[in-house]
Amino acid sequence: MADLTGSSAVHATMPIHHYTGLAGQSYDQPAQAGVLLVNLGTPNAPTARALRPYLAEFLGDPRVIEYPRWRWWLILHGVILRIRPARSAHAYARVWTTEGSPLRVGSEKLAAALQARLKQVAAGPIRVALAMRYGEPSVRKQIEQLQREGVRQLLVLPLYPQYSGTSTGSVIDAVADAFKQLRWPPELRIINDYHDDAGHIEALAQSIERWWTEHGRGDKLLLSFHGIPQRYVAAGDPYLHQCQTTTRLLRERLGLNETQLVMSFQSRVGREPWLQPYTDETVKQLARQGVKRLDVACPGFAVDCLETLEEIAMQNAEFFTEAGGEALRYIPALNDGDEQVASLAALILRHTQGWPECSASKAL
Ligand SMILES: C=CC1=C(C)c2cc3[nH]c(cc4nc(cc5[nH]c(cc1n2)c(C)c5CCC(=O)O)C(CCC(=O)O)=C4C)c(C)c3C=C
Ligand SMILES: [Fe+2]
Ligand SMILES: [Fe+2]
Repeated sequence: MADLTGSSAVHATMPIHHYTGLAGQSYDQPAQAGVLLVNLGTPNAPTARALRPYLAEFLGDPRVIEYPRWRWWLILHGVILRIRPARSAHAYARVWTTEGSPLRVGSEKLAAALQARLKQVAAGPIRVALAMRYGEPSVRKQIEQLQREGVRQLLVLPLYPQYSGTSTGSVIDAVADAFKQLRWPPELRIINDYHDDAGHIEALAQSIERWWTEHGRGDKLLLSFHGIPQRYVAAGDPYLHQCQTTTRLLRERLGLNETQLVMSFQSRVGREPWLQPYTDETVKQLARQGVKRLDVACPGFAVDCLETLEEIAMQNAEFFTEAGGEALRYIPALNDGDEQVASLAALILRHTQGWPECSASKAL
């Protein structure tokens, strides 16, 4: 009869193999903590050819488009992927830099800055990696790489301050899918959102005040968040509520009233109603009402990207002046500035408590 107790003398004499497992990690490496930053992803070039696979993956995600699968597949492949790639490529071309897509460049700089900051403030080594939800480097590839480097404790930080099923929820899907492929997944924590984190609100407020010191203050401050379909909010997505909370906290911190600071939603795609008021209609209306200098910040975007640099700073700036305004002035995202690096490092240390190498080595 087979001995399953492990007490048989046979087992004691069996050679000990050094398995490395599927991901190539070793049992003997010192356990390490890792942080995986995840942003949306971006095409590899500002061309229709590069846009097509990017948009196919993004708009094929059932978290992003909640629509009967086969019907949506027909619309996506039959109509949208024939038209949108060229149109989007044109928009991307307006903001593309010699280093590449702003979203990629900005996210990489933020990851590098956070890695450097954590080296200074954390008690032990914490590895920082960056993944993209759509395109490369994928969440799966980066989790496997971290695991090869000995990471046994993983914190995932989606770079979306406000939770939405369409953004953060989809990152969680990608992490779950990656974990299904691992024989020995690491311990996992995921930051759902940081929309009301005191350090984050302070970072936003300080960067806006710093910008005002340099450029003077406009007549009004508009906070423009990425929109989502109203249907998703009605079904329970907390996104609208979290955007409103961020807005209220920022309003209180900046000492502004509901006329001085207003909010709106941008980037609507398709025909169904999205969260309102829409940013483009709002900037036109404000110009018609006599607002001359409109300051716009986009607190839902951790780093600048197509949606801020092209849609707000170019497109909506044109709408504003065409409707009689003097200047729409875009206040940059937090990017890899000190305010964001400090607030996210503190957020990371708070969410890795109990992992030995992650406690703060000095006061932050
Ligand atoms: C059609 C459905 C879309 C939903 C829902 C949506 C939600 C959503 N998106 C972001 C952040 C970003 N979106 C970006 C670009 C972008 N978004 C959509 C569509 C939806 N987004 C499309 C089709 C595109 C691609 C560009 C285009 O063709 O218009 C970006 C910028 C990417 C870049 O490369 O710079 C970001 C960032 C959030 C946070 C969100 C839900 C809250
Ligand atoms: Fe989007
Ligand atoms: Fe857009």
